[in-house]
Amino acid sequence: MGVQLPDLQFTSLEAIPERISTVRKSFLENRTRDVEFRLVQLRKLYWAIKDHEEEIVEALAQDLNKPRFEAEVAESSWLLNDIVFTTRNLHKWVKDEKAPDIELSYKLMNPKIRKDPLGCVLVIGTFNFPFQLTLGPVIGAIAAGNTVVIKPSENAPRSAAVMQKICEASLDPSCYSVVQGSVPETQALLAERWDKIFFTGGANVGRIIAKAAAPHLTPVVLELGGINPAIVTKNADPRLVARRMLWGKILNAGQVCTSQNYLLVDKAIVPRVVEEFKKAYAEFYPKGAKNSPDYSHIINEAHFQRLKSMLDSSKGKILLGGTMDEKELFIEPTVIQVDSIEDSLCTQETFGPFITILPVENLDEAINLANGVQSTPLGLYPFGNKAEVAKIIASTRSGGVSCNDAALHIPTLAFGGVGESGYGAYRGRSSFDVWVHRRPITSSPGWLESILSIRYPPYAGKLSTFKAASTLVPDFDRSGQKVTLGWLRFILTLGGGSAKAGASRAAVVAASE
Ligand SMILES: NC(=O)c1ccc[n+]([C@@H]2O[C@H](COP(=O)([O-])OP(=O)(O)OC[C@H]3O[C@@H](n4cnc5c(N)ncnc54)[C@H](O)[C@@H]3O)[C@@H](O)[C@H]2O)c1
Ligand SMILES: CC1=C(/C=C/C(C)=C/C=C/C(C)=C/C=C/C=C(C)/C=C/C=C(C)/C=C/C=C(\C)C=O)C(C)(C)CCC1
Repeated sequence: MGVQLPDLQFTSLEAIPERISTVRKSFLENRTRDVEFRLVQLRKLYWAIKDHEEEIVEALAQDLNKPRFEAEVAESSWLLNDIVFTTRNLHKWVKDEKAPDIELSYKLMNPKIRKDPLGCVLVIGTFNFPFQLTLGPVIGAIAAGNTVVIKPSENAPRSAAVMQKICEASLDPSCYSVVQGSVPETQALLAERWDKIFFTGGANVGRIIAKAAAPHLTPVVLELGGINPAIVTKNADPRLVARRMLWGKILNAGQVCTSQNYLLVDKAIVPRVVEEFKKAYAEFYPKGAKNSPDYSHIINEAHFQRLKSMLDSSKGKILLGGTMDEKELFIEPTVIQVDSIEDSLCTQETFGPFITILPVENLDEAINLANGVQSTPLGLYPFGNKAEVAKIIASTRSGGVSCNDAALHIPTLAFGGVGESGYGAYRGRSSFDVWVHRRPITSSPGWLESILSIRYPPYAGKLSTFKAASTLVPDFDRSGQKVTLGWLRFILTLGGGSAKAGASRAAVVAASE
């Protein structure tokens, strides 16, 4: 018998405020401040994911026809590694940090940075990599000592139900809770006050989230989509371009936020690139993608129809693929050559298996077009020689860049958008950092009182002494140029002030020893 999956049941609207208040109360009772408590939660979560791995694979197969390889590599194993990496490093990450770049005299107040949890936080997940992109942020939130409410995407219903089962089997229910639902349930969540909201999904809903958070001054992380360009110069290797760009669009059938949306290819190599796409497709799918176990389907009928009408309304020419099966929500990887950047396949996020090629005259044209479509996409994919790639990076902006590749995700490398593709980053150490408040703490010793009393009235006669001790001397002149021998002054003044200031600081240091 196959793997039995739980059904997705939406949380009743009436139950939502009570759930949140339980989780908030646990935070206020400091239940998640203890680092050992957090580690136990993460370790239990690890084993629950491991124990339910077959259900994860089956849920992804039912929701997206996701192949086992992708389900394990990008979802279950991804999360397991994430937990091990986090639990191994957590003691190091939570340690108070010495405050950086503090002037000698202020060092006496023992400045340090404490990594405080933010409080009771909300994670709203998406459908395309439902486990990775929902539980990934949750791992960081737990590690940082927050209590968490998790709202998986209803558009991947099997995965949402399995995620709930995993969380309920492993996590302390008074600190971590799963709320299931679609728009009304999410709106009910958003009506409450949170200490941070982490949202992954489209830009339109991202705006709704940011608006709902604003009245409470709640900080938000928005992991949004992108209209990501690939720029291919005449010096690129057509075979590498085709194999890697095809991978960027067969992974999860192109339902990947970091997939390239369109390729701007130097017209000199367009025919060779197209030829290589055909070869790569034949190699990856010898019997066609439809007959392969290694190709996902589109998440639902609405997204299938959206993609179909995008292709129907394009003026481009199909060079490879183009077949669809509505009953199976199958869309073949499809290479389309368009003749204008205005084509909707370039200007709208496709989030599907379309490989859109626009021939360009040269690199400058490609850079101008890319900046015109969206100046801050999530990803950027330059192919060319070293100088060309450097020029592309220096003349554009994006959340991240993969040179000579489709979206390459190093699991512990910070990941996030910029501008229109969102804000805030996570993964690796950043998954911890994004969930903490760096709380500066100073401690002024009592014996310093005679020196600190310079700040008290009456002020008469104190200003010049204070300025002598604390004024920084510029190491630049009025024309904005750096002055030479700055290092000599630095040594003479014990850290960059006037000689007098240096002497005063030396006196303070001597007094403290
Ligand atoms: N940057 C990233 O990491 C990343 C990852 C995956 C997807 N994405 C982007 O997400 C988009 C596709 O996802 P989607 O938005 O269709 O996903 P989705 O349908 O899964 O929705 C995302 C979440 O928003 C909630 N939601 C939907 N409408 C809402 C509303 N009106 N009010 C409140 N909540 C609402 C859903 O319940 C869900 O939990 C694409 O643009 C893609 O690029 C970004
Ligand atoms: C195998 C040996 C070695 C090493 C080989 C290496 C370095 C292989 C690298 C393989 C890679 C990069 C595989 C990547 C697979 C990624 C998959 C399937 C999907 C990931 C999807 C993600 C992260 C999706 C994210 C989506 C988002 C954010 C939005 O939608 C050696 C050389 C070390 C030794 C010999 C053997």
